[in-house]
Parts: sequence; C-alpha cells; structure tokens
Amino acid sequence: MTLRYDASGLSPTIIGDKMSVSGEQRDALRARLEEALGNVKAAHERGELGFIDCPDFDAQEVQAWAADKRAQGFTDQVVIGIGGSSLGARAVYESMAELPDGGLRTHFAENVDPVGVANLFDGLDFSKTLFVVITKSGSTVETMTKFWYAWDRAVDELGEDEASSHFVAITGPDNAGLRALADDKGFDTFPVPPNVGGRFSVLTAVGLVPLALAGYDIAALVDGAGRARDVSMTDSVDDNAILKAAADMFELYERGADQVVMMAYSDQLLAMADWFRQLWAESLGKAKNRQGEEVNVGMTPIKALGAIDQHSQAQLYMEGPNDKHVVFLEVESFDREVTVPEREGLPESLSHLAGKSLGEILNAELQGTRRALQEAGRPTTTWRFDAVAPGEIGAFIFAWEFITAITGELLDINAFDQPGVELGKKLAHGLLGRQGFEEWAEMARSDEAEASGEEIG
Ligand SMILES: O=P(O)(O)OC[C@H]1O[C@](O)(CO)[C@@H](O)[C@@H]1O
Repeated sequence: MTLRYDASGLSPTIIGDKMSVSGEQRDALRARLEEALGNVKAAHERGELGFIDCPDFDAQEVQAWAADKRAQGFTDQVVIGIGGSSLGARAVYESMAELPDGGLRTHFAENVDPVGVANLFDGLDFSKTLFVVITKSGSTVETMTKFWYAWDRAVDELGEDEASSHFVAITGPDNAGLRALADDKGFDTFPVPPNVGGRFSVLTAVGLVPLALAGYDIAALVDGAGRARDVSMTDSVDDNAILKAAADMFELYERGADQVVMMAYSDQLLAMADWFRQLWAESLGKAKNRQGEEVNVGMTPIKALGAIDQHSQAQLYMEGPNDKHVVFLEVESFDREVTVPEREGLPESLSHLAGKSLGEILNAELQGTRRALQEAGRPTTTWRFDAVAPGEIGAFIFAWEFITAITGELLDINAFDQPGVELGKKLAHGLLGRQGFEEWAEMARSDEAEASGEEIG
C-alpha cells in the first residue's frame, strides 16, 4: 500500500496511510477544521490556551539558574509530582540516550507506593540531592505527602537551614498549599502559568526546570515546539500537517477507531506514550458537550513498544475488533548502534541477519507490522523522527497538544477541564480526613456539580 507523505517540512514527519482519511473526506471536513482552528486562535487571543505561548519560554534564564545550581555540588534530583506535573519531564528525560556531563541523575517520585518511596529515599545521599516539587494546584495528595516526607528526612539529615536550599517548588502563583510553604521556608520557586493546564505544561517551568537540571538542551526543545507552532497556526488546511493529523484522529474515531495505540519503535520514545495517554484521555474523555448534552466521547489511548509488543499485542491489533488506530513512532537514525556479528556459525536460516544493525532490524519489524496492519484494513499513522533529538521532541509535544485542542473542537467538548478526576480526588481527601466518608462524598458531589468543569487543572 502506498503511503501519503505530508510535505509541510515539519520534523518529525507525519505519514498517514491511504486507508485512513481520503482527500474527499478531508474536503468534507475542511470547513469544520477551519472553524476549529479559528476557535482555538480566538481563545488564545482572549488569553486562554497558554500552551500556545510556551515556545516563547526564556530558556536562557532557566539554563543559567540550573547551571548555578549544578555547580553547587548536587548529583541527583528527585522530581516529586504526578500526572501533568511529572509525565512530560519524565518522557523527555527518558528520551536521552545518555546523561549529559554535569547533568543531575533524575528520579521521578510519582506514586505513593510505600515500597517504591522507601527504596528511593534509602538510596539517596541527601547532601547531594535536590528535591524539585511540582504541583500546579499545590494540594495534590500524592505530591504533598511525599514532599512533606522528603522535607522531614532532609531536615533530619541536614538541619532546616541547609535543607531549604535543597528544595525547589514549581507551583501555581497563589495557591495556599505548596506556594505558601515554599515562601515560608525560602525555597527557590517557579510559577506555573494559570492559563496552561497541567497536562499541557511540559514546556513551562514544570518540565523545563528539571530538564535543565538534567543538562537537557531546553533551548532546542522550545525551538522545535516553535516550528510546530508555525505549522499549527497555518490557515491553509493543505499546508497544515498538524490539522490534517487532527482530521485523521477525528475521522477515524467517527468510523469506529475509538482506541489509539501509540506504538514506539524506540525505547527512548516509550515514555512519550505515557505523556500522550494523559493528554489524550483527560482532554477528550468527556461526558458532556459544550451545550451540556450527554455525549460520552473519548478515545482510549494505549501504549505499546515495538518490537516487544509484536510478540504480545499484535495478534489483537491484526485480528481483533477493528477499533484501533495505531500511531507508530519511528526513528531513522539511532543515537547508538549495535551490529549482529558476521562471525561464521550462524545457522543458514538466520544468516541473512549477520552484519545487520539492530536499528535496521527494529525498523524492518516496524515496516512489516505496519504493512500487515494495512493489508488487514487497520488504519495507521507514522510519526517519523530523523533522530531522537530535542528539536524533534519539542515539535512532537507541541503538535500533539495542538491536535488535542483541535480534536476537542471537532468533538465540541471542553478539552481543558477534567471534572471526572476531581470527584475522585475529593473523595480520597475525605477518606483520609476527619469527616465521615458519606458526609464528605455528599459535599464533594455538590462542589463538583457547582464547579461543573471550568477548571484548568
Ligand atoms: O499539578 P497538580 O495540581 O498536582 O495536578 C496533578 C494532576 O492531577 C490532575 O489534576 C488530575 O489527574 C491532572 O490534570 C494534573 O496534571
């Protein structure tokens, strides 16, 4: 099957297959796409959708601050956050082939699993560890409990004065939780812009501060995001590969592909699928449309790793219900290579593998799987990276944020709230608090009804 290439100059290149959305279908969608783009631009002009401004972030200032911090003898950082306050930084961090010289080894303390937390903290040298605490709301249970534990241990190990120089807080500008504590204790702080939702915030201090501490080239990251923004804001649908990608996501959903499998053929890109899962699920899984009508829309995002999941999931993708759109992440040129030795003695049936690089083998596996899916009538899209480099990662991040916003418009829902998560959070607080559970649940439900989804979490 022939592939359709988008010639927008965007890198990574977005490649749809012929079976996904045809030219005629896109023509039919064209007016809706133009309207969606117009709505997104208008919201941005009103001061909403702050993620669109993220490529303008002043990377130099944060890089200078991080270089100064690194020069103070820290070797490790523990990033304490969850959801949008962790997944983006972790995805970018894990995309690095190796830690740059002088970069801080980074540990992501996301869960409140006692064994994971105890093991992590027992292995730390507190005198050389920086704790970067990230929460937009300043009150997330998982983050604030681990922060308080870290603070307590650091005070015991280092004394309160020294401990305060080991903490950095990245939080909403005026919340009463972490912000108030950080001001009181004298931590370095960075703001999370109020008009950038948590899951859209990796290109703010939320992601860029820990990444700069790890020695990542955040200037190249935001530059790449800027290139994707240029394409995203292009009015002509034909020249806008990102609008076309959104059209594919939406059209395929309408045709029954309500599951999106992001299948990375690169260990370095696997955590990008974790980041994508939150972005896609929290933004687009909604009960009501903008008119308040019950619609229950959403596409379930699934993460997969090639070639491993060929030996685990591919059977289902090939022959199970035709409800999946597989989005492949492909890498042309890997940061390191390993070659199958040409030493004599490999069985004849495997001799064609001698001398091949593992990158070549991985990509052949991707091509085989994609072709097989296409021949079975299953839609696919490929995001092809020349290399896993900061500029391409930045473009990938911005492009998916924008696709999410446009898809939200096409679905006629608010892609920027998360009312469904809020009730569970409140109930958990209630269970741990002084109120009886039922009494708290009653209060939480009525709060939730009042808040009814205008929140940018
Ligand atoms: O940054 P915060 O406020 O700690 O929130 C963490 C995450 O919790 C949520 O509000 C709900 O999962 C996400 O939207 C957010 O990214």
